[in-house]
Amino acid sequence: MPSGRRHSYGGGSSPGTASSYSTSTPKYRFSPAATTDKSNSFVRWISGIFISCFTPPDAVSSKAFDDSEHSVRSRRSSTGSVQRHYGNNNAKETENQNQRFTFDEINEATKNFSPSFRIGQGGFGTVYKAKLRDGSTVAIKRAKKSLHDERQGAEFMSEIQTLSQVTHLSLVRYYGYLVHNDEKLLIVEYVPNGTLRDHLDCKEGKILDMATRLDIATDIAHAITYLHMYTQPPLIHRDIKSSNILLTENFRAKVADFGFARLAPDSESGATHVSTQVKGTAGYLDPEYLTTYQLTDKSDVYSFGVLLVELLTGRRPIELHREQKERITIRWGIKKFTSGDTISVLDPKLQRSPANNLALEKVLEMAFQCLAPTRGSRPTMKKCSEILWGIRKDYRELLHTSL
Ligand SMILES: Nc1ncnc2c1ncn2[C@@H]1O[C@H](COP(=O)(O)OP(=O)(O)OP(=O)(O)O)[C@@H](O)[C@H]1O
Repeated sequence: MPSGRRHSYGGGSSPGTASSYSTSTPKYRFSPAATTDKSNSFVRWISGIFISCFTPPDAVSSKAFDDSEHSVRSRRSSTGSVQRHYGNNNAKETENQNQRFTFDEINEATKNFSPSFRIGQGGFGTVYKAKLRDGSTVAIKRAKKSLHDERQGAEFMSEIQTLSQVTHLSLVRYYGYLVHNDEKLLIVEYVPNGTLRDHLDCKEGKILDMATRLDIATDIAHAITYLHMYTQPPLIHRDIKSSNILLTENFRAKVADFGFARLAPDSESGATHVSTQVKGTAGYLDPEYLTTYQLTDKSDVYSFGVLLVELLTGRRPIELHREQKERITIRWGIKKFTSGDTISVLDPKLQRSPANNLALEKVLEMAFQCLAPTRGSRPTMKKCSEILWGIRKDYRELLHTSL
């Protein structure tokens, strides 16, 4: 149920997933019309964020995954620390004492990957839910055996290496991985309540109220802040979007899908960016990254800004079925915001109330800072977390006093 097309230009591969934006948009081009409101400098300034038309750059060769080569096995110990085992994939027996999962167990738990255990499908492959012998329920991401195995393998290893480094309440927890013949399996925490996009679409039946949306935004901000500031080395997620946000039973958010995560530039060495092929999802991509191929943590900040607008309006970042001026949700939102008509962008499923209106105004103000065309003008994720924390506090107080 991806909410957008993923750009993965490595190896000249075809798009990973079907799009819910449109099935008739070739090559991920989008050409938002320039704003006609010449008097509005803010809108003109922000309109620079849109790429009128882009073509995927030539792929930089991605790191190949070779089954015959050495691989990294990681798992968390009971203390939460990460244990790594470097070894040949074929030497499974010799490492069994360090492995929590076996292929037989996973195969048995999913009844040979029966469709009845399938819970999702993404660019990486199919996701299954399984109950293991110890009683725990996990999500199993099974890499598809695609023709583009090199890219798949690199993405798989990228996800493993990233996941194995991180532990945060608002990040999907990694348990381990398995390579068995041509099968590549990733075993992660099962998050039971669907994706944020599902909930914004009301697929799960419940409307997310404003308090819950503010909690979700704060959780996501904390998770990304953690990646940017508190992992060593720092990490850039690179694919922040609503279908990568999973919800718990209590409607708290967990950021998933680290397949594209990339090590952040080492600030101690003076580097300010990582040069890389462009990856991410249409509608969420930082325009500066798109044009320069220079990735920084501010690319996540940009995607987070898009996500915030989505969270408050309920709309997808790109809605091609709408009239021209409303197709690019952030452009439409910014225009409404700058013309003093912010309230009209509030998700129609949400009640208009003083507390909701104020939260909308404040969150959008911050979102548009995240969407600044150049990274230098965007706040850090830490700053976003602090601002959101304050907005949530004020919201709760206002709600309380108006009762
Ligand atoms: N840990 C998990 N717990 C519960 N459900 C999950 C989990 N991981 C994925 N899913 C489900 O499987 C679906 C596919 O997930 P996956 O991460 O493979 O792709 P995606 O993020 O939806 O798409 P894309 O490949 O475009 O990023 C998700 O939308 C979600 O419904």
